[in-house]
Amino acid sequence: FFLSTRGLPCSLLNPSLKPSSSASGLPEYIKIVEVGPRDGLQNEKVIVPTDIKIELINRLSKTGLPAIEVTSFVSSKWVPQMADHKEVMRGIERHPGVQYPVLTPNLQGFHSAIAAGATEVSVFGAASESFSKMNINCSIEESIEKFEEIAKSARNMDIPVRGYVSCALGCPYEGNIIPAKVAEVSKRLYSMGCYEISLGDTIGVGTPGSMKRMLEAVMKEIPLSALAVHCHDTYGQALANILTAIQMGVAVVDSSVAGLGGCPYAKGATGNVATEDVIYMLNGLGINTGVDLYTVMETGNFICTALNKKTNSKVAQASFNTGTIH
Ligand SMILES: CC(C)(COP(=O)([O-])OP(=O)([O-])OC[C@H]1O[C@@H](n2cnc3c(N)ncnc32)[C@H](O)[C@@H]1OP(=O)([O-])[O-])[C@@H](O)C(=O)NCCC(=O)NCCSC(=O)C[C@@](C)(O)CC(=O)[O-]
Repeated sequence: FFLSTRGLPCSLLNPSLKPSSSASGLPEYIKIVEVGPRDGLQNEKVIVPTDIKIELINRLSKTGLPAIEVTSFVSSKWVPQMADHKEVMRGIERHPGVQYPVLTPNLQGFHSAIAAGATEVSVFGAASESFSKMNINCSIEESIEKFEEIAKSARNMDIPVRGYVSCALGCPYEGNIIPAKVAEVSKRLYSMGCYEISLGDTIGVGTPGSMKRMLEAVMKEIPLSALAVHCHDTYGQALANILTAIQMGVAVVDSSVAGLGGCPYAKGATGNVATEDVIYMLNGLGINTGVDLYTVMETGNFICTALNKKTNSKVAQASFNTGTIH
């Protein structure tokens, strides 16, 4: 165990120094879906300038991340921070091999997204009726109808659709959510053609125990290869929950640079798990992500400076404390 010049243990900065994880039974490769520019920024009270958003995405594109969620084509009355969705979508430099999904709650959002150049969309449902109503102003059933319209149009245009299920481990309005409800909504999204279902612990209340029970229920309905986890870190459980999910074979993890994030319709929920912390853990497990940790930390530093806030990434904090990252 020795420190690199950047204040990080060398073996964790450079995963090639670690043995492959295949022997451990864990996935050899984990796909990281970076949600910082969307989930991370949507909760910021002060409107972030469009050029900062574009610069953030352009920097993230150079880190090796395979997917970066760009923005949301939602109503600017509901989420003012995402009002510049068209400009952001049109302004970014797209790197070959990187996916740039955007959130679309209805056909109106889908058509605006496509007109702005989106080539992948995400629909976002919930396993809680109350959250669905508060977040997208309709019942779960009504939301499924809207998502089916999107899925149909997307199919005709060869646009991949990802599906979110929020409140998979708890709801800010209803409390506990039964795993069977998460499995039911996930199955409906998968059946309509969503290629991947991201299970959101929207308010970060889950534990490894509730994650395991929820995944067991969902895995009865959907192939493991189509599952992702999306953990907020409100109760400090996110990394433990992610580890539980990957031990069960989940190989796609959503995270947010510098741990930015939160949902405007989930009061009290703090940021997503930090991308830096997830990569550090996966590097330590010998799992390949293809992402350069140091470049992500530099990008985290860029956005935290622009937002005038402290990073939520423990890895970045530890690294800053050594005084070796500028
Ligand atoms: C879904 C709506 C639009 C329904 O909102 P609504 O008021 O029911 O919509 P409506 O169809 O009655 O239309 C009302 C107005 O909204 C406009 N409108 C209608 N649709 C759109 C659109 N797509 N884009 C832009 N404008 C739109 C429409 O044109 C009209 O404008 P007006 O005539 O009044 O000027 C609204 O509730 C909304 O925008 N909600 C977004 C909420 C949101 O973005 N939440 C955060 C993301 S979810 C999340 O963070 C969780 C997640 C994904 O990260 C996973 C996890 O952590 O669990």
